[in-house]
Amino acid sequence: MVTEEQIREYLSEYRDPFLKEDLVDAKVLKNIEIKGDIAHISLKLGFPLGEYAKQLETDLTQFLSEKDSSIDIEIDISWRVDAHVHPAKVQAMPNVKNIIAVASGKGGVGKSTTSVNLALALSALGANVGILDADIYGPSMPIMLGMQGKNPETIDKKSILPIESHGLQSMSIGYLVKPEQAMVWRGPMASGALQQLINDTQWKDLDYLIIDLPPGTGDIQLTMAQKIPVTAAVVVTTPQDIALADARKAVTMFNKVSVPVLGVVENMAMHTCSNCGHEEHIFGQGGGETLAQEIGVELLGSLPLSLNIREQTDAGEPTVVKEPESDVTKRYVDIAQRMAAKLSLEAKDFKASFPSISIENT
Ligand SMILES: Nc1ncnc2c1ncn2[C@@H]1O[C@H](COP(=O)(O)OP(=O)(O)OP(=O)(O)O)[C@@H](O)[C@H]1O
Repeated sequence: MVTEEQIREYLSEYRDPFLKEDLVDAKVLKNIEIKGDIAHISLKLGFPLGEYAKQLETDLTQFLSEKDSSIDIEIDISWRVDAHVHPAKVQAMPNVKNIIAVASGKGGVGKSTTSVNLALALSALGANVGILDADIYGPSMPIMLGMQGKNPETIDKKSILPIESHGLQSMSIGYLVKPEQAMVWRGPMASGALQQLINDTQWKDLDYLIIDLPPGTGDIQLTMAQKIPVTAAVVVTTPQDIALADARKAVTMFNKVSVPVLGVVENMAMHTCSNCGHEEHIFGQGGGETLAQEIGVELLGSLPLSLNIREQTDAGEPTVVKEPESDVTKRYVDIAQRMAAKLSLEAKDFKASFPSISIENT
């Protein structure tokens, strides 16, 4: 007869590919109960699982039966996103459990495209997600979400409601003023407008708020990383040496303000010929991996330079919603799950958790 202790021992040998830790160390094991000949195991993970719940169940059942073929197993897998500690100790944003800032050291590397597709991927996995376009001078979210020309509803003469599209809540200065208007703002006006967006938007119970930061690692970005209660950050880069050097600066900036960097995403890493399928690393190979190793962060994944990504996102239907079954979408979902799993291992902020929402998938 198998004992609870034995099962616990086996689970401590099973390393989850997203958590990169075993199930006991990752503190996702909720309960083991032996009833007659059956061992009931319940696991609760801290990131949205989507299809992975089934996969984990199959893989774990297989793993345990290889350990001991005499055990009959029932596995119950659920998930719930908790609020995590804001390292800058800034007051939490109401109704927002976690804020993930997406940054790039350099402009034009595809930070906004990556942010919106990752936000949609988290949403497709079942989480409640919002995206804040903090790029006051070059807001791109209204176009990328097909919502240009929309005006947010105002309530109480003060708060504004996020615009909803593709199941995602979004806020951008682009919904409030004409692009030419914001372009001529001076620094204090722009940061005042951003502060207003941050203070006045009434998000609806978010597991994750993705913030698309303006490109660069100057004072604006540093102040934002300190003023906004950012829980963690992700850095987007392309494989060219110059972009990698700037990505390194972005990681250093977050280290300075003690915001954990969940990892680096390498965008436009390779090009697949649409005629013959041949894959070419136009900007060099392995740059993201080398950078990640050098600065001690994880490479969350790489995305190809793809005409579809550009055309779909620029036309208001990002790849994750336009082609949910495509290889590119699978890459975005994989990256989103890696970053959410990594965040789930950070210290929790019990005060900021709101009890009204409990997303559980079995
Ligand atoms: N993987 C990709 N493949 C092809 N085109 C891409 C890819 N990622 C982004 N692009 C395109 O590159 C252009 C710049 O992307 P995006 O606006 O996301 O960059 P950014 O880093 O946010 O720019 P900025 O620094 O100006 O805010 C867009 O036209 C976008 O469609």
